[in-house]
Parts: sequence; C-alpha cells; structure tokens
Amino acid sequence: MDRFPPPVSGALPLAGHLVEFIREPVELIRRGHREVGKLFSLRMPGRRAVVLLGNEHNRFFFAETDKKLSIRTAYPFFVRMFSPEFFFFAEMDEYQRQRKLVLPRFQGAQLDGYVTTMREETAEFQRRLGDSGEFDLISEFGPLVMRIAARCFLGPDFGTRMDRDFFAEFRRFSAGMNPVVPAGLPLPSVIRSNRARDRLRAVLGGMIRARREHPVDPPDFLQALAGATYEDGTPVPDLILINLILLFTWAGHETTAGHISWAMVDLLSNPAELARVRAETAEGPIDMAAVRRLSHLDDCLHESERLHPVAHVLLRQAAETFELDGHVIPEGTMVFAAPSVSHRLPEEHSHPDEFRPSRYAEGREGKLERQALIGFGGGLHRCLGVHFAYLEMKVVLATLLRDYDFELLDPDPRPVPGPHTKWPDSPCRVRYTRKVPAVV
Ligand code: HEM
Repeated sequence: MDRFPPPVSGALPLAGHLVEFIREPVELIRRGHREVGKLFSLRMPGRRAVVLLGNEHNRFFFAETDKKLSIRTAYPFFVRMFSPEFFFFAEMDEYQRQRKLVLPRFQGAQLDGYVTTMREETAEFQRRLGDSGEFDLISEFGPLVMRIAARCFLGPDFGTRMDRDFFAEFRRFSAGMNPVVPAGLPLPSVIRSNRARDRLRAVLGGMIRARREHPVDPPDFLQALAGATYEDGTPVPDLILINLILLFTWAGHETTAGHISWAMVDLLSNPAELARVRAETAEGPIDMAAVRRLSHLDDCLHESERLHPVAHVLLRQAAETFELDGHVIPEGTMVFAAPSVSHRLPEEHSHPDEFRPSRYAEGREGKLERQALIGFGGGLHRCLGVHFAYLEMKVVLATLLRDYDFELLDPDPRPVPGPHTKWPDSPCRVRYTRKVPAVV
C-alpha cells in the first residue's frame, strides 16, 4: 500500500517500532515529526499504526471518533478490566444512557459538594506531613488523590468497609492496564488484576446494597447511583453501577497525581509564577469561592497540562478505510494522537518548551492556546472528570502552597519511562517547612 503514510526511521526487522514505543514513545513520536511531519506511520508487529499531530489533525481525531475512528475497539484491556457493553465499549445508545447517569455528578453545583472532602483530606495529609520534612511527590500525591476519589465516590464509611487493603487492591487492579501487550495474554500482572477486580466488585456490590437498605440524606454520589434508573425507569444493573465507581476511581488517580506533581515541579522551578499563585491563595480558607478566584493557578495548571500531558498518547482504530492528506489509512489501523508532541509544536505554540502560563491570558490568542490543549482529550469523549480533577488540584495545591514553603530537591525530573501515565520519575522530592498555623 504505497499511499500509506511514510514511516519513521529505526524499525527493527521483526519487532518494528514496538520495543522503542514501549520504552520511549514520546521520543519516537518526536523523531517521526522531525523526519516526516504531522502524519506518519509506525511499524507494529501484525498491526498498522499511524500518528496524527497538530491542531488540524487533532480536530479530525476527535470529530471522527465514533465515525471513521473507533474508540470502542481501541483499548482492548479496558473490556477485561470492566466489561463489554460498558461505557464507551457499548453501542452508542447504551453509552449515552450510562453517561447520562453520571454526567450531572461532575457538573455545576454538584461539584461544590466535593470541595469539603478535598479540603478535609488535604488537612489530614498536612497533619501527617507535620511541620517540616521531605517527600517524594508521586509517592505521596498518589495515595492522597486515591483517598479523595474513594471518599467522594464511596462515601465517608469506605475506610471501615475496605480498610487499608482498598488501596493495595486497587493498585493491583490498576496494574493490569497494559496498552501495548495483547489483551488475552495471561501475564501475572493481568491475573492479579482480574482477581483484585473480582474482590473489589464484591465489596462495592455490598456497599451499593447497604445504601439501598440504609439510605443517607442528603444523597451522596454512592446513594445517587444505588437508586439510579435509566430515563425510561428501568433499573440499572448492579454490574454497571459497580463498574462506574471502579472507572472513576481508576481513571482519575494516576492521572491526577501525575498532573499535580508536574504542577508542583513547574511552580517550584518558576519562582515568579509561584509568587503570583501564592498571592492568590494568601487569605482565608480554600472554599469554592476561593477556588473560583484562583485564575493564575488555573493558567499554571493548563501550562503543566501542555508541557507534561500525563495521558501522553490517545488511541483509536480505523473503523473503515479512509483518505487523509492524500494518504490511505486502511480499516483496522491503530491511530494515535499525541498531546505530548502536539502541545510543543513550535509552529503552534510560541516558546514551546518554556513554562509561560501568561499565554492563556484573556483574548483571542489565549483562547486559541487553551483550545489547542488535548491533555483531557476532546469531543464527546473528553474526560468526564476534567472539572473534578482541576478542582481537586486547585484545592490541594492552593492549600499546600499557602501553608508551606517548598524546595525542589531533584530539579528537572524526567517523565517516567515506558508507555504508561507520564508522571515525574522518582526520586522527585521536595523539602517543606510549615509557614503558617493550619487554617481548616
Ligand atoms: C489530571 C487528571 C486526568 C487526566 C489527565 C485525564 C485524561 C483523560 C483523557 C485524555 C481522556 C480521553 C481519552 C480518549 O479520548 O481516548 C479521559 C477520559 C475519561 N476520563 Fe479522565 N483524566 C483525568 C481525571 C479524571 C477523573 C478525576 C475522572 C473521574 C472522576 C476521569 C474520568 C474519565 C472518564 C469517565 C473518561 C471517559 C469519557 C468518555 O469516553 O465519555 N478522568 N480522561
């Protein structure tokens, strides 16, 4: 097929680009851009693969999702972790039905209810930190984010039902995600993940049944799900409800912990920007009204999303053969978008490698810069938890930066190698000293 997009160099005889993709996907895609441009191919054993870069191609990628490009068949490991006919693995009608159940819980005033939990968990985190010391960002932010998600989605009593095992169990479940190896391969990590999934399902099922027998008022996230029906009044099967809770806890924990860690690194490496954020957080408790005023922190978080998108590649599969830029993309081809590379194209972002939150300032240019960000995806499947994640990152960072002085002990960390979520590689430690008495 000579109209297939040209390949990047470096394919090995049998493995093609697979080994390099597993080790350093971002470097490989950057080289593809340098050598070929914004549309090129990778050689993967037994599969065709192409990479799309830049704003125009990103628009195509999201606009054609569920049309020429399928998200349903793109992440096969997801079916094993959850189930067929669940969320974006389901037919469009069923996906929309399930999405409508939860969308309101992540919008508008509903989000305000999570702020109290986020503040309480951050205060508890600070109690554990004490007045001074050192910590590795991802090792500490990981459990903090997990606790926040568990309490927001499972309620205050999740700890008594799950105890510390919940976190270990959840990590085992999550470690079964592997975007590269074939879904059916019985790797030890996959077997452990399946067992953890089954145990988590049993506990979550018990919690849902308990809420039906003993409802809480006002209803929280779990209560709302326990009593949920579809629009036509049909009850929602328990397996769908359980999977939704697993999905939200899973989809948000490594990603959010990674993003907060990068934001911390970026702010501590840019004292002038940090000073502006501190000025916004100087007074009073970090409640919803305060969060709404944190516009510079918001810009900084967007800049960290641009420079270090933790979901560094997104995947679709060609649902039919189509033409793009004069090339032919056959049905079945894996199609990648790569925020990690697109976000730093010099022709689309000025000073692409510099931390410049002012690029999002009011006005047309600032708006265009924001629209070019795809760290949370785009179109219909844009991250359902984006507002939750931004809220959480603001509450945690604003509180910590208000109350502590930090120093970055491992400057300029590299992203963790490999195909998974790209957080800063350890060690990435900070030293901290409390500067004000706690305000809770
Ligand atoms: C910094 C944190 C996060 C990042 C970077 C992130 C990133 C993403 C991205 C890139 C997608 C689109 C995937 C694709 O198009 O292939 C996505 C989808 C999704 N995310 Fe997030 N996410 C984050 C936090 C969260 C949180 C906190 C939740 C839930 C509470 C969540 C739930 C979801 C769900 C349910 C989808 C699927 C949406 C759909 O297909 O309709 N995410 N996320």
